Amino acid sequence: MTTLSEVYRNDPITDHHIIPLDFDSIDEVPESHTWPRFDEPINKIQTNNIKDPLIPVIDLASPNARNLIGQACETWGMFQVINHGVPSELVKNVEYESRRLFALQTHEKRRVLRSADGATGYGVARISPFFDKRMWHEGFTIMGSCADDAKVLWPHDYQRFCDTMDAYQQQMKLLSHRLLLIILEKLDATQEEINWAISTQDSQQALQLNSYPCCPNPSLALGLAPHTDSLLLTLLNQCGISGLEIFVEGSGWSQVQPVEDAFVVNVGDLLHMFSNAKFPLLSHRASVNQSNHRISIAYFHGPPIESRVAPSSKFQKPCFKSLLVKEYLILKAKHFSRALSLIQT
Ligand SMILES: C=C1C[C@]23C[C@@]1(O)CC[C@H]2[C@@]12CCC[C@@](C)(C(=O)O1)[C@H]2[C@@H]3C(=O)O
Ligand SMILES: O=C(O)CCC(=O)C(=O)O
Ligand SMILES: [Fe+2]
Repeated sequence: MTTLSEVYRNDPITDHHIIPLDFDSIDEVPESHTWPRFDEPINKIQTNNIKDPLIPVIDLASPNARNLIGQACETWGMFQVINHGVPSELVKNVEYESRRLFALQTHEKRRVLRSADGATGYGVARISPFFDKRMWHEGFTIMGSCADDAKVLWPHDYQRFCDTMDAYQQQMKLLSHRLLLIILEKLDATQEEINWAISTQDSQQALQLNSYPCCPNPSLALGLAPHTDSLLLTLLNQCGISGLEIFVEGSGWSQVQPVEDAFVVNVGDLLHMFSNAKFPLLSHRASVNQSNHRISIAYFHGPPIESRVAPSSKFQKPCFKSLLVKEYLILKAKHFSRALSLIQT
């Protein structure tokens, strides 16, 4: 079976695009990490007042949740979800374990560096080669079991990290299935299409632990450059510290303030395609700050990599060509934000 590693094997990247900066030994933003920001305004569009948010905050336990999720996907391609049933103790533990990992010394983290053609381990974001400047970010990507890496990091104390990451992936899988079922029903998808999106066998899942260390001059740096996520759905936990920004037509970059106990849910490229572009893709990025080491935890869910993706059969005029999921991911790894335009009909 093809795995994401095999997808990335086509485009191995150089060390320069894998190894994060040694943040422990740095007290100013180097030229390599200084982004031209053109004094762009940052709008704080969403406050913690969940009665009046721009990106809808949806209570999954409310009777109206299905309609609201459908509307949010069509209007924004993003929403936040509360009352989702994921135990808050587990959410706290996953943040704690992520902080424990990123608090290790640089030379320790580099023992589990992602390989040039690999998908998992410690490293910079995969999108790095598409930008001239480097990001104020380090990440750790997990797909399934992380035991091999955890044993290298903590030979005598790896179980707690692994158990927490396993339990969290399991909960995220359940929640993404629950949300996708609602979303696909809204698109009037067939049972076969639903099975494709939430098949328990061979579906793809990745857990990305993001770390944005305190930055001496946040206005010069960028945590994660603008991008859209590639798979069907992403569930993001901002861990209580703001940093996620979305690009809103007419307003520019706007902050999505974290809402307590909420996950930010966003439509990925494959769901955008399946919805025949009915669900927009929201470009997003992460900013950094001076006083708080920010952690965010993103879970990505996708269909089997060997399956085909195309606009739902319900659409008379598909605006994307049908192709294998792995073919799309190879296109994305080569062409990044141009990938979608290459498969338009
Ligand atoms: C399944 C995946 C989605 C992702 C690439 C990856 O193989 C694992 C890491 C994911 C991530 C996290 C940070 C942002 C992002 C764009 C990146 O560079 O790596 C996403 C990727 C994605 O959605 O394309
Ligand atoms: O850290 C954030 O808020 C954004 C993370 C993100 O976009 C990602 O992991 O894909
Ligand atoms: Fe993202």
